[in-house]
Amino acid sequence: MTQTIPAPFPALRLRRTRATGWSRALHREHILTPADLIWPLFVTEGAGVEEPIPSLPGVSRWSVDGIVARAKEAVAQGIPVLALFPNTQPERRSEDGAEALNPDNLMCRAIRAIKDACGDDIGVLTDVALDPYTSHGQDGLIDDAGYVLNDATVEVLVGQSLNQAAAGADIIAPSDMMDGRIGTIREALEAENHHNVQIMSYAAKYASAFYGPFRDAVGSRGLLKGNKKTYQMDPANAEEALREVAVDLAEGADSVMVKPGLPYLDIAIRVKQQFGVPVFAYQVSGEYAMIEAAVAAGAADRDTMVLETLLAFKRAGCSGVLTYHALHAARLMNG
Ligand SMILES: NCc1[nH]cc(CCC(=O)O)c1CC(=O)O
Ligand SMILES: [Mg+2]
Repeated sequence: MTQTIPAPFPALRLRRTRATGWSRALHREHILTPADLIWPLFVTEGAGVEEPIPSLPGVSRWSVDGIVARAKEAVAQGIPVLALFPNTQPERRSEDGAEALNPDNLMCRAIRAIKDACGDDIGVLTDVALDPYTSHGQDGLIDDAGYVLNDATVEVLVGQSLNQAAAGADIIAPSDMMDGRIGTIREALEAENHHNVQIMSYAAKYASAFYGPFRDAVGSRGLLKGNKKTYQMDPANAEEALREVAVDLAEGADSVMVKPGLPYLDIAIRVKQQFGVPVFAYQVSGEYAMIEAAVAAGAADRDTMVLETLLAFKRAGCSGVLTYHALHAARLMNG
């Protein structure tokens, strides 16, 4: 949309509408509210446990009781959705990630506890991928050469999704980047009468250097051998992201995610413009850590920077943002 210039300077002065606060408010094109936020939380075993994560300063793992307390805070601040990630105990991790299918795993206990306490006052989004459960830290099953197998992994992901849905998950969010998993998961959810359980597909997820602190948080960093480049996307590619999105929408995704966030805003806006579907962005752990490092170095003001980065996602057409700053940002907005 190019604008025609109505008049030459000085009749036209673009600074005129910026001169006062009321006028800036009147002319604001995009607005961020707490309802735009998805708050990721890390779950750990025990009771009354809080474990700070050094590479994510300000973020902790919480035992299930603490997760419920966080959920109540989120409701009070108007945050509509929580995203859960488990830090599985080492002895429950295995080559095949079977703990993902355990109806009493940490994830399922956390989902049930939130739903018991908050009901439909908040949505629960669950990550589907095997990395918090495998002894090798890959998102799927591997062969002898360490290659992540597609179709065999999808079968397990279907089981993982049904397990989460049975525990009460509202949004299933496959972050594994296997081919064909959205359609297979949708079909299984329908067959089990989970008609209203949504799928938010991590459709365009890149093999990124920005995931390090997250891997610390779920305890997979030390286990991971190699990288995830045979399934996550090459940061050099943009057209391919549009194909990924097209496929996942055709398979039944209700919404799509672009990940990481700020370095991939070009992808978010292109997806929005091309498909016109709900697009979400994941401002990932490394992005959070960069902001916090800048703040710690005295190079930036946290509050201003957090709100500015989150607003950028709205400008790019996102319906919402998954961010570790969610609670802080919501509090800022709520005054
Ligand atoms: N399936 C794993 C998963 N789900 C979310 C993140 C990263 C999120 C973040 O960095 O905040 C990852 C890490 C990875 O792919 O290695
Ligand atoms: Mg795909």
